[in-house]
Amino acid sequence: MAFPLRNESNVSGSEVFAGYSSTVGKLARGLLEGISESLGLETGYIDKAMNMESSLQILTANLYPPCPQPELAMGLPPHSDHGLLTILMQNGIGGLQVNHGGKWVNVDPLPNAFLVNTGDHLEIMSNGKYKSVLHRAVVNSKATRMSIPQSIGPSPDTVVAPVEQLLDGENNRAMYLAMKYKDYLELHLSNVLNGKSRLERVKI
Ligand SMILES: O=C(O)CCC(=O)C(=O)O
Ligand SMILES: [Fe+2]
Repeated sequence: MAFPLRNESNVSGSEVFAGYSSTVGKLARGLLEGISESLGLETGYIDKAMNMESSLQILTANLYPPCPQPELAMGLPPHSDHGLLTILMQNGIGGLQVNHGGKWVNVDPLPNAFLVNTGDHLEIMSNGKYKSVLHRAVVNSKATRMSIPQSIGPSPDTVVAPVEQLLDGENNRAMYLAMKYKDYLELHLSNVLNGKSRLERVKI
């Protein structure tokens, strides 16, 4: 899949990205409605509780040029994403791997499809019912890979804690500390990417 950024019209790259980002944001809010229902919560629960009207969304772009010795290099080290969801567009070249049962598994890109990763804040608010995905990106010797992830988070001032309705006393007690999303992000920036070590710091 090629990225539709050829300048065939008068639309600037930044306008294309702004439109893309806003559409992906809406898609994410729709997914969060389904996730609310899957947790037995009201459809709009996560949207309201996470103040998604002012959701912090970060659009980045990764470029992984071919590497003559890919086994000696790492595109992006193992980590989990900090937000609720990450929606990833790729240029059709594989490289993303997720950790499943301690093993790294290739996630081959599907044509015309986004990949959605669950993030740390979905794990925290669902009290571990959804787990954030440990993932990494490897490189290859033949083709340039591009990926464009959009991180979908709560609003920066939202204090995120396990949802009370998902807790019931002793059997199901809160497993994560409450923390403002922006404070978690500070923690995130002050750490090198190292597996799920940031999430471990708010685990009770
Ligand atoms: O390039 C990829 O597929 C993964 C990118 C990623 O995990 C990230 O930017 O957080
Ligand atoms: Fe990531």
